[in-house]
Amino acid sequence: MTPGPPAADAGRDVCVVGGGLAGITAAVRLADAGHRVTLFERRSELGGATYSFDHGSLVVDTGQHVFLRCYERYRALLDRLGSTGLTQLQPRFSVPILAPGRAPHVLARTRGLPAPAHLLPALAGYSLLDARERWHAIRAAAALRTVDPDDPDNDRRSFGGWLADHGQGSRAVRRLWDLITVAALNTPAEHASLALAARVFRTGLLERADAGDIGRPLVPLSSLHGRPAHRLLTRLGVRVATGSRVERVEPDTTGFRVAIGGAGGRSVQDELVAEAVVLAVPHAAAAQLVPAGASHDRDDWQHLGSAPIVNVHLRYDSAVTRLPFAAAVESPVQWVFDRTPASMTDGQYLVVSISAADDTITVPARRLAATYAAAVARLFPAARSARVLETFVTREPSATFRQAPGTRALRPGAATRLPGLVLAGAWTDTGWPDTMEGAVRSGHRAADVVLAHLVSSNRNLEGTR
Ligand SMILES: Cc1cc2nc3c(=O)[nH]c(=O)nc-3n(C[C@H](O)[C@H](O)[C@H](O)COP(=O)(O)OP(=O)(O)OC[C@H]3O[C@@H](n4cnc5c(N)ncnc54)[C@H](O)[C@@H]3O)c2cc1C
Repeated sequence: MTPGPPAADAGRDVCVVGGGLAGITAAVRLADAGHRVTLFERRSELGGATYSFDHGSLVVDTGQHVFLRCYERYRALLDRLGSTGLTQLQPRFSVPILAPGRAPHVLARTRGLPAPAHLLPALAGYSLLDARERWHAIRAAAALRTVDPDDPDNDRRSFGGWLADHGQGSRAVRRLWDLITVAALNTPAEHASLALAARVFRTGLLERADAGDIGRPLVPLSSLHGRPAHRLLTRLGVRVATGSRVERVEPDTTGFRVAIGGAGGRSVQDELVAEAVVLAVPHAAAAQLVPAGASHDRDDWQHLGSAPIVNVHLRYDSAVTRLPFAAAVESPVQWVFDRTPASMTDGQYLVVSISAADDTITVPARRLAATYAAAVARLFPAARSARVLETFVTREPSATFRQAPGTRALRPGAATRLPGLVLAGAWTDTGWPDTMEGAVRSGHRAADVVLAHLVSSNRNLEGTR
């Protein structure tokens, strides 16, 4: 994300609504092009779905986030924010897989082998499947390389159905495919779009040997994204208005009037006129803000739905594992992360991340804490003798849209029917799942559309002079 010289059509008023990764990216690009940018964010900090909050002496993330080496646009944004050094990207894909009563099995790519051979030794030696299951898994992985993520027919099929057609039994789905699918798509294979699953497995694991190397933040998310973004945008001359909820966007003769709500959202506190507006808010908010006539399908966006993620936080008086993170099978634990270094706390602070958490989201915190403390003790023997100092639960009911078959047709592109009004967000039609990479890509696309609009409206203006 290297800044280019300001365009000849620079210096116009542009508004970005929503300060998540999509809005931040769009605002940076538009400011780089020399425009006067105002960014409205309803929360008190930037970062959107990636934010942190104080909990006693801990700084807690909304949910554990990881990225892959193939998140190229996201990683370029980290560079631009000066945050790359605040993350750790493993030198090669390597995930310890835990199962109760068994030693961890490390699923890792083989260095020096090109894709897809880099995964062959890992699959051939995966001890949680039997020899026949391993052979069928290798054949299915090879077949998945030929599934086109951009083919609408593939988006109408379920990944689970495709896996069954390719000889994957329920144990192979549970112990292998869902390890990745549930974490990456926030839904099990059974309910996932085949096209989105193909994007994850092809781009993330099968096409480039190093694409799936896993990165994770070493600091709370607000220190990684929100605060550095605020500093960068301010330096670029962007007016960053946090605590500002946009209530209405209406077209007018010179562009758009953007109305910001007052206290309690009752009265209009401020109004801004901009030649172009990027709406980088979640789909439910976008459907309310998009003026009638701007989009013929805004009523359909609700069908993207939402899928929850729950995190169970466990603080121990002593270390229970040396693993920075691990996945688990045959356990309520899906993925568990050691957050001790990021939170600088004593003992050990583990976060259990539960995706596709439809059955978990309403379970009382005490019950969840007891269930997950017991499950962690079955995976890490040292946890049986450690004292649990504190447990708490964080819930994100609308963590992602529901990445089910048929969703591609519901995801709009960046341009709307009103020139200058542009959509962004990980839920828009990026071809990627609802991820940080998808959000950043959508921000770039939105900026491209706005910049093209400003150039053409400038020409039209000149033509009428
Ligand atoms: C618990 C959890 C775990 C996740 N784990 C991962 C992971 O490991 N890896 C990964 O890649 N992705 C992960 N994701 C998904 C990722 O966080 C999102 O895809 C991405 O951050 C979405 O960015 P966005 O900018 O599109 O939307 P958002 O981050 O939702 O930003 C939209 C912003 O708009 C603001 N807004 C809404 N309405 C208004 C209004 N009227 N006026 C002004 N502002 C408004 C909101 O406050 C918000 O800040 C996870 C998400 C969650 C919740």
